[in-house]
Amino acid sequence: MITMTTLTETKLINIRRQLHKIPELALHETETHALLMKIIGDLDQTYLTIKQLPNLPTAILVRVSGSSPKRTIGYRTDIDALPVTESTGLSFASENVGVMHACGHDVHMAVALGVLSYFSEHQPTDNLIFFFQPAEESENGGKLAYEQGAFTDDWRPDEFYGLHDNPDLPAGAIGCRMGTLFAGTTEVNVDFEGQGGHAAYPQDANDMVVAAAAFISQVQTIISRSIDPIEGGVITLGKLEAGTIRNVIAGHAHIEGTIRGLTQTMIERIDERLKDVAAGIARSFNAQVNVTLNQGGYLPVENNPDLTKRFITYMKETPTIHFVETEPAMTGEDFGYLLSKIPGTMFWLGVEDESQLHSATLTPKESGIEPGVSAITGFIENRMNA
Ligand SMILES: CC(=O)N[C@@H](CCC[C@H](N)C(=O)O)C(=O)O
Repeated sequence: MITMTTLTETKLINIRRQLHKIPELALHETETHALLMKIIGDLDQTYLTIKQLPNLPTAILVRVSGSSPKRTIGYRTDIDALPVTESTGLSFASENVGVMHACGHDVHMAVALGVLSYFSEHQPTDNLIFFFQPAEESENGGKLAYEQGAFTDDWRPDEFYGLHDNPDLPAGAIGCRMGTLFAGTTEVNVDFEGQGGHAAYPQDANDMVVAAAAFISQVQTIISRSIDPIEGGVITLGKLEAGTIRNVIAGHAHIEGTIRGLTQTMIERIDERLKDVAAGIARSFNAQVNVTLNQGGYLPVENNPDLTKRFITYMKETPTIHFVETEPAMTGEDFGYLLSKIPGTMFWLGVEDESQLHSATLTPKESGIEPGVSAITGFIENRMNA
């Protein structure tokens, strides 16, 4: 087992708690960025170079120069949070009202800092690039960074790794699979436009609450009737806004949601059917509809066969690591975009909790952090010897 150096387990837990208190939404991670810069700046700088992206100011890249590099290995963590009001009751709960690290990115950052800390003191043979990525939950931070030239010249990894925490796995366990790990997603916005009016005179209005209700139930038939049940897919409409008061018929309804599928073909099929259903509902209600679909960088997360085989073999064969072969998940990740450009592997880190990701009560077990650091550090050491 690799032992942690400067950033000990206790320090990493403390850092995770500090980060947990200051969650920030995609592209607004300024306090988080400042805290990360302070922690990274306090590490031994001998082998480190830091790079910032002028047009993505909350991103941080750190390069660790290898002693006799054969390759450059990338490691990515996401840093943003969600618009969720925390109700964990933790002493270090979010101080930013209505925003929470409800997807565990605070844990991701602590693990990445632990691995970086180790290699800042033990010069790797290969070069390493650590990418602290803004905007995973929305806004395509990975794609934005890539398009802004984050990974050019000396900063281009030959292979890329990244994790997501998983409350369903025992704390510290590593989960992975060959092939597709996560779904691709499309963000959906639908606006129905009709005619508002008095609640007492529906015959003179065109009620968009009723149109939206019809659309919401109809759209689920895409999953049950239009796609192969063995392949599966998800449509979740998480936000609905319509109307102002009980006795005014709403002339406008706005719906936001997300589509998930494990292959690009499946996502595109669901996208097309959703547009058809929206158009059909609009026709039947004599309404106008505007549908916008945006996949951005949320491509399916496809693990590279060779690198992932190597990764799984290491995790399985290391006696101190609890490895779990996992099923594909319908969670999305813009790491899918980076893996479409640079081969690599995404995997899970167990944080064992009854609450699910994106829940207001998510409380990842901090005892997962140290085994996570140890497993990743050990894997990178092993990879460098190949
Ligand atoms: C790991 C995780 O929870 N990721 C998010 C990614 C969001 C994808 C995209 N913005 C969308 O909502 O379609 C997820 O919700 O799976």
